[in-house]
Amino acid sequence: MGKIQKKTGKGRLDKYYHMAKEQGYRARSAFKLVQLNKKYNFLERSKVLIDLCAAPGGWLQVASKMMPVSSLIVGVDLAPIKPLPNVITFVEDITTEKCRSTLRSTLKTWKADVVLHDGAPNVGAAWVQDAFTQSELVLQSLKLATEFLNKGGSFVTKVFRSKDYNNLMWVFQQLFKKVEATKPPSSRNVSAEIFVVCRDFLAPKKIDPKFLDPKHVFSEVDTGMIGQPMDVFHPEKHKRQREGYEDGNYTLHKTMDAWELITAPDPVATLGSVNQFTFQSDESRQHLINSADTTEEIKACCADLKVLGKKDFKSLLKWRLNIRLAVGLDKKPEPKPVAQETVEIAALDDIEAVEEHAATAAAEESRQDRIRRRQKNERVQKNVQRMQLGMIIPTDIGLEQDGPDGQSLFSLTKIQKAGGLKKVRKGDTDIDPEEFNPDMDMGEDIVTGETDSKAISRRKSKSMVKEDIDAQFVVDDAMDSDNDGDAELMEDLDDMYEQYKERQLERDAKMRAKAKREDKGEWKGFKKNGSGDEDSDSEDDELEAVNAPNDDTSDSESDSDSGADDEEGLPGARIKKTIKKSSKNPLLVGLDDAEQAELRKKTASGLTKGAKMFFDQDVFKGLVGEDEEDDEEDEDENEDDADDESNEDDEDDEQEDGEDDVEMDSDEEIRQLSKNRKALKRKATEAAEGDAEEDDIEMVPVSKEFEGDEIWDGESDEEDSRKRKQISEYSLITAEAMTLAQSLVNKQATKADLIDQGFTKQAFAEKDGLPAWFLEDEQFHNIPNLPITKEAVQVIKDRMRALDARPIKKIAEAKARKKYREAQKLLKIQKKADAINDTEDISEKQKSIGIAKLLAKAAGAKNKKPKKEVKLVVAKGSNKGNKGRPKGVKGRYKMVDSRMKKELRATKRIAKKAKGSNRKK
Ligand SMILES: C[S@@+](CC[C@H](N)C(=O)[O-])C[C@H]1O[C@@H](n2cnc3c(N)ncnc32)[C@H](O)[C@@H]1O
Repeated sequence: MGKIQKKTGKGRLDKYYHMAKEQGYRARSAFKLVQLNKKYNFLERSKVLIDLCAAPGGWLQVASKMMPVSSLIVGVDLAPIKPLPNVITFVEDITTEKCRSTLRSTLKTWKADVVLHDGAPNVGAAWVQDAFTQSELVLQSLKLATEFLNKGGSFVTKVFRSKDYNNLMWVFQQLFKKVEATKPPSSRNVSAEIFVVCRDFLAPKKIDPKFLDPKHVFSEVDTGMIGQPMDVFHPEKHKRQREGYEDGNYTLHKTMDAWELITAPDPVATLGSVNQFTFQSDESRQHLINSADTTEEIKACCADLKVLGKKDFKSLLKWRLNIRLAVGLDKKPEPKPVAQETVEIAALDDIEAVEEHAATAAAEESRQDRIRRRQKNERVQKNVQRMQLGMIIPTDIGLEQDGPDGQSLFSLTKIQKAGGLKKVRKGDTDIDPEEFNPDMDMGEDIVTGETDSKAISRRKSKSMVKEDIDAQFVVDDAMDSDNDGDAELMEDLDDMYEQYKERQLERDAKMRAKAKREDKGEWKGFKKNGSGDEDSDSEDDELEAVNAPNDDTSDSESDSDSGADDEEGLPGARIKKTIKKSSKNPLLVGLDDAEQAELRKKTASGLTKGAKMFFDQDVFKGLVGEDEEDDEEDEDENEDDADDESNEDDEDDEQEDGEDDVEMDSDEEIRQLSKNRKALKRKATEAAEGDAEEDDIEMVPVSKEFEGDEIWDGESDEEDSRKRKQISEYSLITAEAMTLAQSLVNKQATKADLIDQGFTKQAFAEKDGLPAWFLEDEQFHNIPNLPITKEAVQVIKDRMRALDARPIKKIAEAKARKKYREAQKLLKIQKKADAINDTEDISEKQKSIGIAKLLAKAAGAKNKKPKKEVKLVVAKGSNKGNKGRPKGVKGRYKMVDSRMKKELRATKRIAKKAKGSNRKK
């Protein structure tokens, strides 16, 4: 490359070109060596370097810059190299013997640490073409390197990825310990060149000449890969050319005259191996450029084949065929005579035909099945995706409606039968009954062979669905079976709950205690007369009666009422029903007309006789505002009642106290309530038995439950004491309790208020027939919201704070011990003082001095001044041997060394031991 080539090609004047210019390098290739050296650091530690094919001298510049000063740098090239300081250059062909002798004479006894080779045959240059290929040039440079390299030296060479590449690498590996191929960033990507860095030359004493003989090293091994064309029918599939590039052609861009394609025997291979077709030959100009078939599109395709697609290649091939026909290279094929349709159908015997048909049908069927399954899966997947995106709701896609085997969970058939849908049409126009699946069956139980829990949950969901429907539609007799289902569900739930409770009981002591209490019969609320079954029956009757009258009206109201079922759970609804039911109670006997007239007669107090009798009951006794007269009358009545003396006494007390009743303590109140209740009970019993003729008022006999368990009985001493203890221990730990207590103490609340407050919906909540799990829940959630005051909360807070402030047990014990010790000391001093005082042979003055001394001693021990702190300074470092005050130490100090410390400790230990042994003696 003696003459400077004009670098006008696109992309050739890249950043390295400009950098080389800026930094004064003769060639941009200088940066390749810079980068290689950066990676392998072979220049800095070298003293002798030979650069084969060095012109114009870029690498030589880098070498002289990087290598130590006074290194020997020799450059050889076919072209002369402009002189460089500290670099010896000469013009020679590196493949010649003369080159070797010149090098030898230049180096004398020296051996090279690095041999560089960046040679490339001057392809397309103006001077004589070198007979050698690149690979042969590399092998020649290696030959020189083996001759002039030091042991452990490096050889850096440029190679092209050709079919000789692997052979060359193999040879390198025989002669060097480390062989690495690398492409520095400054090497253009379009160039097929890479650099092989061979390090640690083994310097064998004798090298087999075959290693360096091109004929032997590059012996042909045809792999059939060289020049393999691109698959023009699948241009997107690029095969790797592992065998590299053709010899002598190291460019990636290949041009061919278009006429060659026309005449090529294998046009497909030609298309695959060429980048561009030109129209420069005479034939091209004559037959192609002016041809009507050579459209602009064809020309554009010929300009760059690497970007073409399958369709383009097809059009090129078609174009080629047309041209060939036009120029007479090919002849038009004569139209073939139409083949006679004489298809001979081989006769199959019947069995074969049937089998074949069956097999085809089966295959077709399974194929269809597969398609159906796939389509179904796709549909489901799509729907799930839509659902996740919130585009649809589950019911839209019918996922929830289908049971496991495609069965539906419920249907509206029954409702339809009962005319429910008609009502729906009237009540809710949004719902189109035709949309519902007629196959759905509400009563159908699809749960079979499942675990209990699953079944229950399924039934639960089913029940929920049903409830929803109940809320929307008025369902008449047709729903009876569903009620059965409900009952079943409730039974199941109850069973489950029982099992749950058993499990709880097994492990929970609290639950056991609770169960015991329940067994004992704690108050569980008022219960109705008769059995639960009767109740439920009568309730059902009532419900039916309420719902029966008018279908249409009930329909219109059904939505707003949201179902009578819901109301059943509410206490209010319960009370209503109970009242209704009580009016039907067969035990209650009505009054005849004469009796009623008698009751309407007015008494002296202005009340009717009936009213007076009502207010004469014991419950109204002792209430605030009751007038004297009434009291007296009551007193009389109660005096008549001589059965219970204690009762009388108590009632007398009541009358004496008057308004003070409200200030009675809780025990008294309870006792009072208990007595009132007893009196009521007694009267009721009398009424039921018909003993008391003057009692015209219908009295409901008290049930046995009322008698025994329901109300806490003040007469049970054991219970009484237990409750009292509980109250004293725990009653005032909540803000509600404290508020109540404060209001009582401050006379802000009266007994009447308390009674009033007791009438809450919780107190009268009917519990019969309700499942246990529901009641359990109610205990936690359906509780009265009692009022609290700031003061009460503050009291509770203070109490808690006081509790928190209490020292922990250990500290409290330690403090107590200290106190005890001090008391003991004082006792001792007192005894000593007494002894001094009792001594007769000393004067009074001496006695007082002795006692004063004792007291001073006792006080001294207490008021001892704390010792002044003495800082210990260890005599080491700058303090070693220092006689004055050590630096940076203020106040009292003491110089110590480790020896002293140890001795001090030892002395203490010995003293302690001696003390211990003395005590034993
Ligand atoms: C790419 S240039 C080397 C550039 C050089 N490394 C630099 O940085 O300036 C390749 C050189 O190899 C030289 N060359 C090719 N064949 C040669 C041979 N047989 N003997 C000596 N030099 C040769 C060419 O003359 C050319 O200058």
